[in-house]
Amino acid sequence: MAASRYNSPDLRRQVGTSPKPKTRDTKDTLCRNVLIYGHCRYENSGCAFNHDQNRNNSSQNSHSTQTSSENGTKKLNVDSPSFTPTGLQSTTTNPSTPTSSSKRPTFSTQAASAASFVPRGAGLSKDESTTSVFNPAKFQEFKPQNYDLASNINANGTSPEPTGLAYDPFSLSSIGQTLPTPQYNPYAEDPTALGGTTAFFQQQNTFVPPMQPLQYHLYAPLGQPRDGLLPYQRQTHDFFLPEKLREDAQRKLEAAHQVLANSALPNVDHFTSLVPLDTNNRESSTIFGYTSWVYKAVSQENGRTYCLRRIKDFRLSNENAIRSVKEWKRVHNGSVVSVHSAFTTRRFQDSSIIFVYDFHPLSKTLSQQHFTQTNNRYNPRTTVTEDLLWSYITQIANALRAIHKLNLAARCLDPSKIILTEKNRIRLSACSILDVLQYDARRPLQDLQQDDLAQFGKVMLCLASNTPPSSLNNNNAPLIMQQLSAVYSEPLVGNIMWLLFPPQSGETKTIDAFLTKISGQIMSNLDMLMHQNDGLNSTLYQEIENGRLFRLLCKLGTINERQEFDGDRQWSENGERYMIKLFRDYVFHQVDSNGQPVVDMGHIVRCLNKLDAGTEERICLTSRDDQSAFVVSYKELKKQIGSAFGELLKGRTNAGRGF
Ligand SMILES: Nc1ncnc2c1ncn2[C@@H]1O[C@H](COP(=O)(O)OP(=O)(O)OP(=O)(O)O)[C@@H](O)[C@H]1O
Repeated sequence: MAASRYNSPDLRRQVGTSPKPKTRDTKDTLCRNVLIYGHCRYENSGCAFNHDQNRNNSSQNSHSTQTSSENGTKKLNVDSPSFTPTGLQSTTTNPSTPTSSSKRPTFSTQAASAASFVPRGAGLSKDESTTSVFNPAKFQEFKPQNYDLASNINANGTSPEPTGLAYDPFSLSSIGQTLPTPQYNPYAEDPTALGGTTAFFQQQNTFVPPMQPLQYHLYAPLGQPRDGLLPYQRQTHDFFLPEKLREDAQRKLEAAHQVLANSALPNVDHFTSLVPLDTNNRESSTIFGYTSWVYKAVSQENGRTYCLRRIKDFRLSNENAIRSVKEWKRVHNGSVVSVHSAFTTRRFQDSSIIFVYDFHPLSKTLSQQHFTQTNNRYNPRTTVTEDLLWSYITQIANALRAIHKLNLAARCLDPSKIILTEKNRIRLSACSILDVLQYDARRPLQDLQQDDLAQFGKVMLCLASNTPPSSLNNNNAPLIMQQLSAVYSEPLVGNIMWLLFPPQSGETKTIDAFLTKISGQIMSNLDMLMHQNDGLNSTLYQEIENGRLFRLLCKLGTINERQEFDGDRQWSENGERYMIKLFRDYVFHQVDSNGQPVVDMGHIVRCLNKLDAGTEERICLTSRDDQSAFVVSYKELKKQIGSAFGELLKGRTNAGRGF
């Protein structure tokens, strides 16, 4: 770091000034400037010391000999010869040795027999070349291993090494040691300290993690490449989630946190903050035979959000009915909304039964998605594509397989009870309800499962023909089926017919038999899902670094402009923290030649990444008054930020908490 303000004027003064003349015997004392520089610029302008080396040697010798013989002891005074490091002791003058005729440092007798100097690399014999020479690269910077905050603080409470090695709650390395599996953290100052990760990877003969802090950041262009861009050309959105995905996620989170001001809805059991999810207040009892309402609610037991379905005016007559919900807790399937529990309540001023499900924010029923548009010549209903129909078919078949395997039946397969939770992702949303409501009039399981398959066929026919279930009946179904053949492939129509109509041979239909029939489509759907997964993964890789940058910003935010440390030299504009402040200006407060703010996201992200990686790259930081400039590497800045942040935490008893 070249710091103009750190050039010590004292040092300059020491070198440039003449020693003060001494009053006693100065003429016999060899001037130190002669000793150090070979001459004294003040020789002719008043310097009182001796400038003749020959005279000095003889007189100093005799004086030293005399002093030692007179007093018997050696005293140091202003006339003592200048200090010479002990390594050269054998070659220096020893005033107490009478035989010492060497007056000035000369070669020792061993040195005389030493091999003559030959420059390195030129004409060395094999043996000579192996003799050790000083190589600074061989000496590694000291890096403590298994760093322990408590043991690393001195008695006076200061940290011995004010670097980024202070306790850092953001660093994974500190927790890495307690984790049972080897953790690889490329940002760790010393990856070898992390539970033998290197050995683990070496055994596998695969990737060996780098041995030093990374000298690069991890924004590698994974996923679909874009043509026509130069290697350094990145756009802001390359670093963040695609806008559509971010917006969707944000809207869902918002919906999950929605609350109703002045709500008249009661708390039921341990559920509070009820928000109705029905999009209209039309009472409908088509599916269950009872009116049902759906709410979002927060559990006071675990703080999670659930979906409650209330069946109004239902009187539970048999305790065993409600116990049948337990069976449904065993269904873990991606195409079924998980059922948690059921309980009765009178909090709505009636006798209601509540079913508790997982909450999927902003979901829509298939009816809402496909049948709500008015069908007229200005706004015709859109046809559902064959691919989408196959996707729905595979997902519902997947759900039925899981349900039937556990000796259960879905029972309410209807477009209004199948919800769309993500793009093209559907789930059965009202399982278990009819098992409880119709417990006393229950039918054989096999019949119910056969019904499931027929209802499945009906749902697909409704979607394919854009006909709401209420408009579909036994009379128009065969005609609609015929019309489908004009739009969709033969296998699709054939499979819907297989589901709808009883088999001619009289055999029993099963979901497994259906799955065999559509196996080709299942594979296509699997492939589509894998592509979707790849896309999400590549998005995840983009985002993964942003979490680190955010934490870095938190650190910078906590260090910069701390009012309580205003008078503290360490934190003020004279101390090391000044550099961090100037770095903040460099990253965020750039201005153009007219003094206008320059906002460049690329610059900000680039700087923060380099800081995070602690690269050797140097940047020039200029003070606001343009009077001082510092050239400093990101590595040094990283250390300073780490040390400043560590110091902030040191005084706190709950260090690390809340970050
Ligand atoms: N588990 C769930 N998580 C989040 N939202 C859900 C969940 N289950 C249903 N919903 C939503 O609740 C709303 C009402 O669902 P419901 O099943 O009552 O549909 P509906 O069209 O009102 O049917 P009906 O006419 O039979 O009452 C729908 O928008 C649906 O997407």
